[in-house]
Amino acid sequence: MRRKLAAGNWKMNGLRASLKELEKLKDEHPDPGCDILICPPATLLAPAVDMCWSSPLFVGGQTCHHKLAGPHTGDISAEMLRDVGATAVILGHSERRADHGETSEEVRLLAQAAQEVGLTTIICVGESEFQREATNTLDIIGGQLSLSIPDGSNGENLVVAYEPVWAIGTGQVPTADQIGEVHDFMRDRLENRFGYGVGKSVRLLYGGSVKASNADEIFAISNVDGALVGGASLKAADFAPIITALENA
Ligand SMILES: O=C[C@H](O)COP(=O)(O)O
Repeated sequence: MRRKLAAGNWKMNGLRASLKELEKLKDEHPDPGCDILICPPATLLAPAVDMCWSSPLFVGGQTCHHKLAGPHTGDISAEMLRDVGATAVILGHSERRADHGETSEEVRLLAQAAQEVGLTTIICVGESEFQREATNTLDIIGGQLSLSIPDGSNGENLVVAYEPVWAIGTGQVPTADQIGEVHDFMRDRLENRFGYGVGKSVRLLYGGSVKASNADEIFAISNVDGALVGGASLKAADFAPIITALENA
């Protein structure tokens, strides 16, 4: 049985004052029926970990470098994330792929580095609007899955997030059939590559304009084990009802 996961990606948002949202989330969900992960910007990782210590909230990073240490100004290694108390890291988000030219092959190297130090890797895949219109969504997703996910992945160290690029921050959400088609396809691919048991154990998240108002419908779709939430994870008042919807799904 896969434990559901509500993950919040704060992206490049949040100052120290924003950490009060974590206190509110802890108050709202003292004993959650799903995992809750918050991925704040790197500047807030240490205080967020301190604040979430011995609470049900987990803290994660938004990317990492593939090397353990060295002359890479501005970068953060997976070991540093682990050392500060993060338990997970988002990798290959479409904004990283677009802004920093990350390829799927590079994402796999980052994921290997993160898995080696014991982090759970949330690997993001998703098609652009152009690719969807050209009706090759499953080819794109299949290619990203094959190239981005390292061998040796399993239900403990891998989570996959399906995030159609055209749905991120736009308010546009795919239909339930569209989400279901991709999630079923991803499940098949994982089972084929890693074997039925392992493939079945990997959690699959949907991400892209998830809100309290559409969460029930999204969480009812087969093979949707949770969400990777951007904008609606910044305020506890918006994120808490999404978590509740997941608990009730
Ligand atoms: O990582 C989160 C996703 O990019 C979704 O962002 P959004 O919920 O603001 O659309």
